[in-house]
Amino acid sequence: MVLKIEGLVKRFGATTAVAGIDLSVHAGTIFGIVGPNGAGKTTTLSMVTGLLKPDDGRVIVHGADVWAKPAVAKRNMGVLPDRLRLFDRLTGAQLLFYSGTLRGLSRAAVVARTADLARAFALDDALDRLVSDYSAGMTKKIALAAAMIHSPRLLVLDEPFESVDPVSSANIIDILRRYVGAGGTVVLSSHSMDLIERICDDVAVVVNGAVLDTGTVEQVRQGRTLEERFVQLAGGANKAEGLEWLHNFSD
Ligand SMILES: Nc1ncnc2c1ncn2[C@@H]1O[C@H](COP(=O)(O)OP(=O)(O)OP(=O)(O)O)[C@@H](O)[C@H]1O
Repeated sequence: MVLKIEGLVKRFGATTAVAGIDLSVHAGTIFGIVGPNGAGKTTTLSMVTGLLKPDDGRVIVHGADVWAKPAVAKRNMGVLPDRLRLFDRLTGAQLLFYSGTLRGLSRAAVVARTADLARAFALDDALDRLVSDYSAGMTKKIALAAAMIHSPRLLVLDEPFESVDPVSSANIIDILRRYVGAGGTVVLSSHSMDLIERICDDVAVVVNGAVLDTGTVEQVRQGRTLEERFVQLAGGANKAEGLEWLHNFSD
């Protein structure tokens, strides 16, 4: 077991964002977390990666408690956080150099890995430009590269495919599959049910801060598409009523 989440709880004032989540993620798998907007996915992943302190519960990464032994646990993790807060006044190459060096890699290793990552993410031509000038998808890719540079056992990726073009998505999927094939583990959140269905081994459906269903994608789908099952668990689609004024054009 690479990641074990036990009884995680987080409250923000009167809002309970995460209401007691338990999950287990096995090595060599891709685990998808899906849920409606505001369900608590980012809050959960932030607690898993040591960015946000839980009110209750534990997170164990490769045997180390994230909150009791943060240095040990974090060494084994690569993180793509929500709302990327990058040092974007650095060039892509500088950002990767900073990330790798911070993770204890030698200069030679960082330089070699930067070249490999730039090629894999099709960012060769962008390496010498400021990250602040990157497009949304390019920013996502450089952040993903920075999360991987120290070859962690576990990658925790919040919406890794958001704003990423289809060719780059296929590329990233290929990179993640090979990483998992070699024994790595990925936990990711996404709103793309097709993608989750295609690439994940296991999935958890989180609604209102609680896991409503989890298991293999097959088990959770129950013979339907994951999207149909998701909409059912999330309480059904909203009826688009009450917007009649939108159909009476003002001109
Ligand atoms: N720092 C904060 N202060 C107050 N409330 C917060 C904070 N962070 C999250 N919340 C609330 O916690 C709940 C869960 O938010 P979270 O960002 O975890 O949802 P999510 O599942 O990632 O949503 P989305 O799919 O829209 O990204 C929401 O009601 C949100 O408003």
